[in-house]
Amino acid sequence: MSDQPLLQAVSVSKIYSGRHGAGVQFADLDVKPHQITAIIGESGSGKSTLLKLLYGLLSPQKGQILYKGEPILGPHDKLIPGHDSMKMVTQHTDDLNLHASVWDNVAHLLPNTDLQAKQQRTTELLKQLKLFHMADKRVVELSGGEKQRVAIAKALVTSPEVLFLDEPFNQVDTSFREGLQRDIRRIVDETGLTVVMVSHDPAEVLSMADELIVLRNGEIVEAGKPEELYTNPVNFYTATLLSNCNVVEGEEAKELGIKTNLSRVVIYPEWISIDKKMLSNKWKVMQILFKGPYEELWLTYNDLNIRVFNLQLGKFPIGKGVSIKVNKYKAF
Ligand SMILES: Nc1ncnc2c1ncn2[C@@H]1O[C@H](COP(=O)(O)OP(=O)(O)OP(=O)(O)O)[C@@H](O)[C@H]1O
Repeated sequence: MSDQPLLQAVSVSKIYSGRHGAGVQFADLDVKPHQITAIIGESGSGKSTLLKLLYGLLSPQKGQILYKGEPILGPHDKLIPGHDSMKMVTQHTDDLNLHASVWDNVAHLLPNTDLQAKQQRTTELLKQLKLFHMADKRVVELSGGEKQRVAIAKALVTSPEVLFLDEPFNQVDTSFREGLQRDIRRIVDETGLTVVMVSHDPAEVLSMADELIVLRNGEIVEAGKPEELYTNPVNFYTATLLSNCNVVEGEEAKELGIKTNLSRVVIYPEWISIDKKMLSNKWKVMQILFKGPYEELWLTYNDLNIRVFNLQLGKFPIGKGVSIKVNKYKAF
C-alpha cells in the first residue's frame, strides 16, 4: 500500500477577519490513505476550520491544499463547494429527509441506470452500518444515534475516497457512540476508506486514530501516533489535552520525590502506585470516585491534591494514610 499522502496541507493559513485573528496558521499536514487521521484541540483551536480547508469549503489565504498532488478548488471555483471524492458528516443531520425512509435517504443518491447495482450497494451499506433491519422506517422515527448512522451511510453510498467527520458522535450516548466508532474503524479496514475526523474527546481519538494531530490557537503543535503522543507528549498542552493528569508546580514536586528545574510536572494518574505498607503514610485519602472497574482516589498532603487510580476496590477508605510512588512523570 502506498505511503504517499492522499491529502496535504502545505503551510496553510486562514485567518478570519476580526480582532482576535482566529483561524488556522501555517498548517502542514499529511493525510495518509486508508487511515483515520484525527484532529484534536481545545474549543476554538481551529479544528473545524482545518477540516473545511481540507474539504474545499474554505479557501486558504496562504498555502495550498493538495489532493493526490493537485490543488483543491475552493468555494469560489466551484458551483457546489467541496471535493467530489470527499464527503463530510457533522453532528447536525440537517440534510436527511426526515419523512422519507432510511432506504430512500441512502439509495436516492445512486443513479437509476442500474437498479440491481443500486439495490446491492444500498443493502451493503445499510448492513455495514447496522441499519438494514430499519430500512423501511422513516428517519423522523429514529433516535439521534440512528440518524447519525443514516447520515454516514448517505455520505458513503457513492463511495467517496475521503470521509470527513466533524464531531459526529457528540449527540450520541456512550454505548451507541462506541458501536459507531467501531463500525467506522471496521469500514476503514475493510474498504480502504480514508477518514479525517475532528473531536475534542481524548478517549475517542486515542482509540480511533492511526494518526493524531494536535491543534492549539490555530497551529499544529504536535502530530504522531496516538500511543506516542499520549505516553511521550512533547508539549504540556498535549499532555493536559489527552489525559486528566495531575499538574504539579516544580517546587511542590519534591513532595513526590521528583527533582526538576522545570516549572511544571505532569503525572498521569496511572503513573502513580499506592502502597500502604511503606513507612511514611503521609498522603490521606480525601475522596473516592467509583468508576466501575476502578476507583479514582483523591489524595492530599499539605496543600497538594493528586488523583490516583486504584484497581483494588475498597482497599483504601477515606481518611486512610497511604504512601505513593511516582513511576513516571514529564516535566515542562
Ligand atoms: N466564520 C467565522 N468568522 C469569524 N471567526 C470564526 C468563524 N468561524 C470560526 N471562527 C473563529 O475561529 C476560531 C476557530 O474556530 P473553529 O470552529 O475552527 O474551532 P474549533 O476548534 O472547531 O472549535 P469548537 O471545538 O468549539 O467547534 C474560533 O475562535 C472561532 O470563533
